[in-house]
Amino acid sequence: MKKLKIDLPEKQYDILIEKGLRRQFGSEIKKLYTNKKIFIITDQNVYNIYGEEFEKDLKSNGFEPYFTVVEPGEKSKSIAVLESVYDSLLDKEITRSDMIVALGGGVVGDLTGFVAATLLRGIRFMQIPTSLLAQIDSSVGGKVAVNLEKGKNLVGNFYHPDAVLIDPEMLLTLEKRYFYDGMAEVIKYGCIKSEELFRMLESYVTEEEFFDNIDDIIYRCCDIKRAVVEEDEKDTGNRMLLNFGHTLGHAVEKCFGYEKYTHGEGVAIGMYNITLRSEAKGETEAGVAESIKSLLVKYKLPYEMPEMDEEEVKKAIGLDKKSSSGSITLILVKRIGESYLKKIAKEEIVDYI
Ligand SMILES: NC(=O)c1ccc[n+]([C@@H]2O[C@H](COP(=O)([O-])OP(=O)(O)OC[C@H]3O[C@@H](n4cnc5c(N)ncnc54)[C@H](O)[C@@H]3O)[C@@H](O)[C@H]2O)c1
Ligand SMILES: O=C(O)C(=O)C[C@@H](O)[C@H](O)[C@H](O)COP(=O)(O)O
Ligand SMILES: [Zn+2]
Repeated sequence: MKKLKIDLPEKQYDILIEKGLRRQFGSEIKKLYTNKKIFIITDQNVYNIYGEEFEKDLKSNGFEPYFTVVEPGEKSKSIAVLESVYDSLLDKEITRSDMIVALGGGVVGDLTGFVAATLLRGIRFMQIPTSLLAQIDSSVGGKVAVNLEKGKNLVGNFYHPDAVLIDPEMLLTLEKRYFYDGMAEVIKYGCIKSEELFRMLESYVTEEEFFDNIDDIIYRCCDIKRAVVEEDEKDTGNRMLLNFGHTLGHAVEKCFGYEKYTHGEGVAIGMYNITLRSEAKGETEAGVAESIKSLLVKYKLPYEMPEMDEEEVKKAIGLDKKSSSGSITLILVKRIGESYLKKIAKEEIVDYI
């Protein structure tokens, strides 16, 4: 089993990574939580595949499980669904001393984390990420949120789980599109922090080869995120590096109603296009945008900027959380594996989109 410890001033927790770990989720949870009632939030796809098995496992470990199942997709990261989840948990008489579990992709993880952070002013929760994106990014680091009509993740908090339990075998049931979606964030880590990871991704010839190394890839990504989050938990400095490609990416997601592009696809477009601009300005070494583009193409990700209304894009970018009065912080890549922050005046953003 691979294990990482997140060590923050006010919270420490483990990330466990092992193929087949799902058969021990119940016993792992029991090591940290000994009450009977446990509240699982998941989406319909994940419930259909893993619900029964998880319920049995929890019961055989002495738990009394209560499931709340939401519709799959980004639309569930909304105030309306948030309210329905609060209601469902209160109907089941949840208390502050109970435990919530997020079983699903990044949508379920972000939504559940926000529920846990806010319901009854805070209830403990655990992350069981089931998509690639959730296993390498969203389950770690404590950013929890829902979207508003005006944009992505605009209502949220920093609220960490008690544990992150990862079974890479669960990725075998993931639709291909969502495997590639997660690859965008894996590529992001390579771009911002690890040339070695980037070159590994370039070198795989078959998907089997990739999956043979999946535990190592998940471990590397989580370890990069661990180090960044430990340095800057509240996103006031270098944690912003994890947002490479997201300013434009979030705008793309939003401008197409969260339907046409997944999060990873938006980020892919964002990473390539900002690098194209920074390279033209001499702020990135020559050839980097082309390397990123090749890797995106290899993992079936888009890179071309779609037709979008410029005013709508600017409006979405204006709500980016890296903005402060009159300025916005950009994340640029110097060379593969090395990234930096650049603060610009808001009007200058047009040079980068
Ligand atoms: N909090 C953070 O730090 C952070 C980081 C990155 C992304 N995010 C957020 O994560 C979200 C995207 O997450 P996502 O890509 O996992 O999307 P998602 O949660 O919508 O999952 C993608 C699809 O895969 C299905 N699925 C999940 N696991 C499965 C499995 N094992 N087998 C079969 N189907 C499975 C889901 O039902 C869904 O249809 C976005 O909202 C994004 O903003 C948050
Ligand atoms: O954990 C972080 O910090 C990240 O930026 C990770 C991103 O991949 C993730 O999409 C995050 O939810 C974006 O946060 P936001 O602050 O831009 O809403
Ligand atoms: Zn992201």
